[in-house]
Amino acid sequence: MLETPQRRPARFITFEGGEGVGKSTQVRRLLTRLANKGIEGVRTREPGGTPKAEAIRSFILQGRSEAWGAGAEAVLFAAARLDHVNQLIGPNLEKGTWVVSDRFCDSTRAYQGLTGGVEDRLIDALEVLALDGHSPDLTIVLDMDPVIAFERVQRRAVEDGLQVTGDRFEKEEIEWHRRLRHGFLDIASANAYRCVVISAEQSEEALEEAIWDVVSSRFPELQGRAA
Ligand SMILES: Nc1ncnc2c1ncn2[C@@H]1O[C@H](COP(=O)(O)OP(=O)(O)OP(=O)(O)O)[C@@H](O)[C@H]1O
Ligand SMILES: Cc1cn([C@H]2C[C@H](O)[C@@H](COP(=O)(O)O)O2)c(=O)[nH]c1=O
Repeated sequence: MLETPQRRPARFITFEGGEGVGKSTQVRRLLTRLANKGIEGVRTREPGGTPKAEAIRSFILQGRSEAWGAGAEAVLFAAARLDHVNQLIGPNLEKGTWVVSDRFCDSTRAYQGLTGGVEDRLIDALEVLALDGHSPDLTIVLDMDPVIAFERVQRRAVEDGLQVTGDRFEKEEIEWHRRLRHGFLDIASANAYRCVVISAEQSEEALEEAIWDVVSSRFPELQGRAA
């Protein structure tokens, strides 16, 4: 007899989008909103989230794999993701802790696939291997003009006291960032059941509210919970 699949006890939410659109800021704000509703959640990011995946992050973002090409980098991102899924995402979801990740598999499809030219069949295969069934329940795609996002990134660098503006992906030409933006929008329309696009060209507070409207209406368990 076929059994009805049981929903896992917690939700997995990812944030995606280009550089500087406000993903990290909104991941933090969403976790605070969830905590106010009595929901325990963990904040994580990609590449990264575990010691091994963070080591791969440093290696790639320092530019040490650049010469290997986008295909090899897609494999490295997937290797980091596999560890992240096995060591952090899966175990937290299983014990009932929500997971909110700053980037996940759509970044590989947008950066290495649609923008970097890696063919779909490699991206698809890596996704199956690395996710091991752990697809996000909801993906918020933050969308904005990359020129405005770049101004934010520069401001952040000044605030952080950095002379260099960002890592190697942040140094690409504006046309490249426009292609990336359209890549994320294409991914969102191909996965409309999972992805919601929200304009990031609004204040942090207004954006937080717009995201909360989506999250709270998507998951029935949040409705009617006392703040
Ligand atoms: N809605 C907003 N309006 C104006 N500035 C913002 C907004 N959201 C975030 N910022 C500022 O823009 C900068 C980038 O924000 P944040 O780090 O959250 O973006 P990100 O998408 O995570 O960036 P990256 O892709 O580089 O990791 C920060 O200095 C942040 O304070
Ligand atoms: C997961 C993932 C990330 N990238 C790129 C995107 C960004 O340029 C950096 C991560 O830096 P952030 O400040 O944490 O956003 O890595 C990628 O190219 N492919 C991926 O799969």
